[in-house]
Order: sequence, then structure tokens, then C-alpha cells
Amino acid sequence: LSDSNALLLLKSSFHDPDPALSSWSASPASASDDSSSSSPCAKSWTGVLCFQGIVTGLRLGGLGLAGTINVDALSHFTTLRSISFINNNFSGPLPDIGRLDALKSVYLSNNSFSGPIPDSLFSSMNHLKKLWLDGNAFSGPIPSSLSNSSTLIELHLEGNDFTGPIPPVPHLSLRSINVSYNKLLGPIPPTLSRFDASAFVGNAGLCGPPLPGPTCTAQETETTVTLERPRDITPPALAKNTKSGLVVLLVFGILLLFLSLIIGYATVKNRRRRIDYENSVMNHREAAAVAEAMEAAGAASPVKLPAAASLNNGRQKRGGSNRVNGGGGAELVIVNNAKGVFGLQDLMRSAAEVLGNGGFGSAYKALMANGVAVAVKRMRELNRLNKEGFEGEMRRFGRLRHPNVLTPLAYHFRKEEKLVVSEYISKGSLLYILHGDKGADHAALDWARRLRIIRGIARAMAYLHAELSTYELPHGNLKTGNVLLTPDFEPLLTDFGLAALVNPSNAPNLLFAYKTPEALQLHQVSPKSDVYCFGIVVLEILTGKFPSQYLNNTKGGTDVVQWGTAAVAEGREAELLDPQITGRAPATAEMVRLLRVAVACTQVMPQERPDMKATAEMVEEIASGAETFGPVGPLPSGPDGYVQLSGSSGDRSGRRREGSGDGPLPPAEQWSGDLLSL
Ligand SMILES: Nc1ncnc2c1ncn2[C@@H]1O[C@H](COP(=O)(O)OP(=O)(O)OP(=O)(O)O)[C@@H](O)[C@H]1O
Repeated sequence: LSDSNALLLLKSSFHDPDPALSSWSASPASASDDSSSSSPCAKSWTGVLCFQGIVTGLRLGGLGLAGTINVDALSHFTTLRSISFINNNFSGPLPDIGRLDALKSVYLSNNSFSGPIPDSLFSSMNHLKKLWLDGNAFSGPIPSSLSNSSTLIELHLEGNDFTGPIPPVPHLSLRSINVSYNKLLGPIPPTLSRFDASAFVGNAGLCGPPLPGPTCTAQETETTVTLERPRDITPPALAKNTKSGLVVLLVFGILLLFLSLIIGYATVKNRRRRIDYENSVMNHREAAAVAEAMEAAGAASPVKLPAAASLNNGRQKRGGSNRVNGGGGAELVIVNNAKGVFGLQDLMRSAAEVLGNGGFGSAYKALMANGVAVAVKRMRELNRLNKEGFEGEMRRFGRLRHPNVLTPLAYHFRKEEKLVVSEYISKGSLLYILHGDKGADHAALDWARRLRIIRGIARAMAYLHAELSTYELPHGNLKTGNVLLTPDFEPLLTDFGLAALVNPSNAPNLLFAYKTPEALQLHQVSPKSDVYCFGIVVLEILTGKFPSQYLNNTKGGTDVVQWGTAAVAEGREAELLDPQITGRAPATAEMVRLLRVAVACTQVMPQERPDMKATAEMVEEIASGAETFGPVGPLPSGPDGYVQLSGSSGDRSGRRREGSGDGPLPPAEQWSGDLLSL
């Protein structure tokens, strides 16, 4: 069997409706010989990873594949190191991947695999480092053969129906584990208590550290001495230090214990909110989509904590420098003093409120005694850089000044704990206001406000692309969950520039830019990936629909890219617009033109998208037309019934039409995607 034929055999076990694997085809050469020129490595087959002409990996995530995975075909590749089938629709039992004993990484997240996994399945996988089975419907016990995987560094089993106890997985090499939202029982192995509580929540029968709440009977003595637990996460320098070191240790202990408690509380409370929410006004499909996004993003709206949640821990010392409450590394470094200078103890004395638990870690609001409210995020995943590197990035972010960019105020760095502090923005995220409880803020999202929001986001993005022009991803995580709104509905972008700080292996799970076609297909990102994300955001704001692109599966939301692209191609853009912004009136030219810009931004090929500067200029020009001329009223219909746009549009045959006044778009030659022909 040649490599090509083995892959074709594999392909024949898939159901590939798109088809996404059309590049995997039996050319005459590959069918007849096995020469190097007929190797899949020489033919750029989608998702086939090679090293020196040898197939070493398959990355077939997010391709809409279903059916089964033919392990016989895969076993042909004795050098296969990594397989990824994430975000597809595979179902049935876990394929017998245990036979692929050279595998180091297995990514099968977010499919519909189900049933128990044979207990001995992992016995021969002596090289296994990363196992991601989350977001499926596996049941039965977690296989005990995982206990032999002494090389394991990432184990993700969350969101399944696993039952029974957590087996004693090798913990020395383990860097991340998540078994949340299963049906697990019994004590958490003490060796795993160093991980965050969020890795274990959602299992009614689990007990013991790091989970808050009732302790396991067998572990009572250990768990009741709660103040000793933070010893694990306190740097040795602090522990052996002087009296002040002990005070800081104590304060940290209380802070971290408190955080664990409130995260657990918030998680339970937020799940309840989401269920209520699903039962309310939204149709089931969209509700499910939003619920999953909220699940992924943690809380969508603040959760009030009991008054006893105040973190009052003694007197603070204020320093004159920008390192506040220094000593033993337990300091807060101010990078932007727009909200004054404050220290860790100011935070600890604040009334605290959980905001949520995003991909990077948990977030909470702290209202300090001076009346300043801040959002504090524990950034567990920012482990790529050492202290100097991290500080350099934070200082750089702290120097950013733009009315639509939320510049961080301060950070705290230790190997085990990274905090980033920003001003608290009371309205919360655009994601929640658009799709959440549909309250007064949602009702206020009329066309004028949405246009200003889009313009503000475009300006901020253009600014970030200029200021962080050396970054592969100047933002990297643009989505409406990371657009906060000020009381007067001005957008503020947050969570930008983090791609440089996260480990590359984790970036695809954390950053929305890794959901772009080029990232999913070619594992490449660039500033144009940000442009794609911007396009999604604009489509979301214009249509009011929750983008399926935010989800890790195909079970909900609206594919706004496909919807928008088809509508533009067929000249029926007006049909897509959220009725809330059009009211009973027909779409305005600005709405339709913005939709076209968004579709241009979401072209599959990055080189066919405008860059961020050109995009922002187009948005600016459209918005200024709207401001100068006011609502343009009903659009004249063309002879074939299609909306006729002023100045910038073409008819379905691509001919340009004469318009009536809101000016031309910037020159299309700045980018190769021809907006005018769309
Ligand atoms: N500065 C802030 N002011 C007000 N709310 C905030 C602020 N920063 C974050 N939030 C809210 O806190 C919650 C958690 O935010 P976090 O950034 O940790 O996760 P996320 O943005 O939801 O997900 P991701 O990690 O993918 O960016 C979200 O609901 C977010 O809207």
C-alpha cells in the first residue's frame, strides 16, 4: 500500500459532505506507484503534515467530517506522531487508536464519540503526551491504562459522561488536566490538587482540594486546614522570607482560597442562569449556541457575591514606585496610571464579584476603597515568556492609548500566578448585550449605535495593527466577547496581543484567530486573520445572529460567513439585516455596504481580504456618509429588483452603477478581493 492509497482508504471511511478533502485524489501516478513525487507530502493534501517527505501528522479539524476513522489505514503510517480530528461530526466508539503506538498527540475534541473506552486502550501508547477527548459523549470509567502514560502532559476529558473515580494519572509531567462536567466520583487524587478547581467542577460526586465545599471524609484533616494549601503556589523566596513574607503568603492564601470558592459558586450559578436563559425568548437553536458560548466564556453577566466575600486583609503599604506592595515577588506593577496607583492589598480589601471564567482563566471585579472598580484576570495560560518577556509585553500594552482600546492598568507576575488588571467596564461585553438577556441595553442597540460600535472597533483594530505591526496577530482574539461597552455604548477592545504570550500548542484553543480558514486548514495565521475576525463581528452586529464560528462544534449558531457571502452574491443583503436596526424601513445603503465589507473581510483566502487599515478606511467612509447625509431612506430598486447602492456597488453582472451621493469606496486595488464585483 502506498502512502497515498492508505490516505485514500482512510478518506473512504469518512463522510465528507463539503467535500473538504477534494485535494486527496487518486492521480494516475499515485495510484500506480509509490515514488516520492506521488507521496501525499509532495501533493499538498489538505491537513497532511510531513517531515522530510514522511507523513507525521494529520490535522483534519473543523472540516465537517463524519463517519468513522479507519485505524487500519492509519496504522500504515508507523511514524504518525499526531492526529487531530477536532470539531467534526464523528460518532460511535473511540477508534482503536491504541494500536497507533507512535502517537504523541491525539485531538478528538468536540465530536460525537460515545460509549465506554476499553480499559487497556492506552497500555501501548508509550509516547502519548497530549490526549484531548473533551466535548464528546464518552461514558464509563476513565481507562486505568492512562496510569501508565508517564509522558502525559495534557489530559482533557471535560464535557463527557465519564463515571467512577479519577484514576491515579501520572502527574509529574502533567501540565494541564480538565475532567470537568462529567459524572466522576470520589476524592481528587492529592497529586492533582495543584490544578485549578475549574478543572474538576461539574462533577457532583468529586470532593477534596482544589474543589471548595464539603471535604471528603477520608481527607478531612488535610482539607480543613485550608490556609496551608496556598503553600503549593507560593514561591520559595516568599515562604522562607521574613515576617512580611508570611503576611503576604497569608494574604495570597486567602485570596486564592477565596477565588476558588467564588469560581465554584459562580459556575453553579451561571449554569442555572444559562438554563433559564435557554428556556426564554430565544429559539432553541440560537439559545443552545449562546449557552455553549457562555459556557466557553464563563459568566456572561456578573454574579453578585454574598457580602461576606470582602477580601479584607489588613493594612496596605503604598510605595512611590510603580511596583506596589513589593517584596518576595508579590508585587503589582502599574503599567498605566490612568486610574491611579494601587497595590495587591488594595485589591484584597475590595468587595469582589466573579465575572466569569474565560479561556485564559478566571476573572473577577474588585471595587477598591477609592471607588475605582477594576477587572482582575488570572491568566493561567500565559506561560510562554519568562518574567522579563512578560513584563516587556505588559509595558508595551500599557503604553497603548486609543479611545477604543482598553489599556491594562497593572500586572502581577509569578511563575505560578499571573494577574492582569484593567478598568472594570460596567456594561460588560457586546456578546452578552447582543445575545444575552435582551434587556434595555439590547433594545438600545439601534442602527446609529451599532454603526458607532463598528466604527470604534475598526478604528481600534487599525490602531493595534499600526502599533503592534510586528506581531503575527496584533489582536488575535477579536470577538464580541472581547468588546466591552462603556455607558455610552463606545466599544473598548480587550484581550489583545496575547498570541505572543501563550504557548503555541495552546493557542488554537484560546484565540479566535485560530478559527479562521487558514488556521484550520494550513495552521497559519497573520494580521489578515484579525481581519477575518473583524468581518465576523460586523456580520454578527448587522444580522444580530450568533455566529456558529464561535462554537467548537456545528450544533448551533448561524454560519454568518456563508449566509453573508450567499446574500451578497445574490444581491439580497437587505434580507439578512437584524429587523431591530431596519425597523419597518428598507435597509440603508450604509448597512448594505458594511455587509459587503464584512463579506470581503471573511474571504477564505487571506490575500483576498483587505488589510485592517483599508478595512477601517472603508468603514470610516461608510460611517461618515451616514453621519453627513443622515438616513438615506428607502433604497431604489434596480430593474431586476435588487437593491441599488450609491456610488460603490455593481449589479449582479458586476457592472458598476451610478449612485447618488455617499461617495466611492477607497480604491479596490489596495487588496485583491474585488468588493465591487461581489
Ligand atoms: N474589564 C472588564 N470589565 C468588565 N467585564 C469584563 C472585563 N474584562 C472581562 N470582563 C468580563 O468577564 C468575563 C470573563 O472574561 P474573560 O476575558 O476572562 O473571558 P472571555 O473574554 O469571556 O473569554 P476569552 O478568554 O476567550 O477571551 C466576561 O464575561 C467578560 O465580559
